[in-house]
Amino acid sequence: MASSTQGQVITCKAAVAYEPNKPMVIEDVQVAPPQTGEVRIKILFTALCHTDHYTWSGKDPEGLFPCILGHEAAGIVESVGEGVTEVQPGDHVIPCYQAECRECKFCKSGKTNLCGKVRVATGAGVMMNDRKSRFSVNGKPIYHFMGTSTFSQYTVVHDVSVAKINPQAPLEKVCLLGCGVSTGLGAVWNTAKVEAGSIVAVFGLGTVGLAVAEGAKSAGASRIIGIDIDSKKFDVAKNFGVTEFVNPKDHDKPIQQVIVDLTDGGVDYSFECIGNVSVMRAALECCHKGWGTSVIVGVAASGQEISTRPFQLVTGRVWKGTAFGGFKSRTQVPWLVEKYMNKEIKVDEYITHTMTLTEINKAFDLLHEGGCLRCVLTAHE
Ligand SMILES: NC(=O)c1ccc[n+]([C@@H]2O[C@H](COP(=O)([O-])OP(=O)(O)OC[C@H]3O[C@@H](n4cnc5c(N)ncnc54)[C@H](O)[C@@H]3O)[C@@H](O)[C@H]2O)c1
Ligand SMILES: N[C@@H](CCC(=O)N[C@@H](CSCO)C(=O)NCC(=O)O)C(=O)O
Ligand SMILES: [Zn+2]
Ligand SMILES: [Zn+2]
Repeated sequence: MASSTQGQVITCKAAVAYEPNKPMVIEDVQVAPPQTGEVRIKILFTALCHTDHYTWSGKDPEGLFPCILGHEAAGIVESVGEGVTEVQPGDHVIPCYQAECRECKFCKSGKTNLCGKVRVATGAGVMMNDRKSRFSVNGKPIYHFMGTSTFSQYTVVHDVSVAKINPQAPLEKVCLLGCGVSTGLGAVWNTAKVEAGSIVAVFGLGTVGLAVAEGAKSAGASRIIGIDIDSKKFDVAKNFGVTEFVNPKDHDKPIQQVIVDLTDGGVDYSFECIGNVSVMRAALECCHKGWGTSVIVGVAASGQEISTRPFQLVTGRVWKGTAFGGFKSRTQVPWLVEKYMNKEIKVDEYITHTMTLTEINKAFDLLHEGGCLRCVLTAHE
């Protein structure tokens, strides 16, 4: 089914970040048609993730301005470029910042969900074909972000970055499976592979940390200790499986010592879901000698580095990291959507606010208030 806009430049609304930390501007943006191997998507709903804020803050070495941020969204394919075979206009899709080409060294390794096919272009804010942007305002190019740029009514992505999902799924909810919820669940199921009976510590009880707790509960963890400096998070965290709470501000001892004392020597698994390198160290050091594994999920600013005494690793602790929870995006996002449809995973519970794309600056302000987990923006009012 060809759309009337196929092959045409589409002018639509998008939130353009011109400079770090300066309010985004709702602009009329020109979105060029998709080229070979590209897909143009009508974005219907997009949520805000902490990583959008991170890049907007200017601390991301890959942050380029002006750009269109956003990477947790859902929409409908408007048109496809030459050679695109796996999706067609009308398909319901989730854009995936972590691509899956199924052909590159990474994809074929069976060892990682990272894909090398378009990463160099997505990190440079352009499309692979001609290393140019498909977005412009009055003829001036605007950079893409993470290969998704979902803070726009229309976006262009690589075909390897599109997951086709069940058309019955409510897009205003499953947009969250484009990042935060999937990442937390996958960190537990794929990266750490938490076993039943394990003791788990989760540092940071935002959406990602709560999804870690949910994943740990479903894996049969016996204790799930939630750590956050905002005690308001504790009430809601109970609904996601957290069994105990620790606020580092209530203790004089280093937080790793507090957790070690609480757990007869340390936890089996810990997850850092904040992006703070001191907390990453604490998360490693609260793990049990001999086997404890700590997974870094949080994204830390350019120039930040992690450290610990190598003795921590010599004595059996393992330090790992995860991107998109280790999920193979095109293959497994549709599977996650089915799990949601079958009521096997939560999604609605993470949505605390809804607004419109034009209110995006207000929505970012909300992110700093403890009460906001995910705010979903309607792109077309
Ligand atoms: N690796 C990935 O693929 C991936 C995917 C999504 C998000 N992320 C990253 O994960 C992190 C969490 O994302 P989010 O959207 O849940 O963020 P969020 O801001 O909603 O949650 C962070 C939580 O950490 C708490 N916190 C802050 N400082 C703390 C401290 N010193 N000790 C204890 N708690 C503290 C905050 O109160 C908040 O509850 C971010 O860094 C984000 O960029 C990574
Ligand atoms: N450009 C950033 C990278 C930030 C980062 O690590 N991103 C995560 C996803 S966060 C989603 O909310 C990721 O998937 N990383 C793997 C990749 O980017 O290939 C920086 O340099 O700090
Ligand atoms: Zn994200
Ligand atoms: Zn690949």
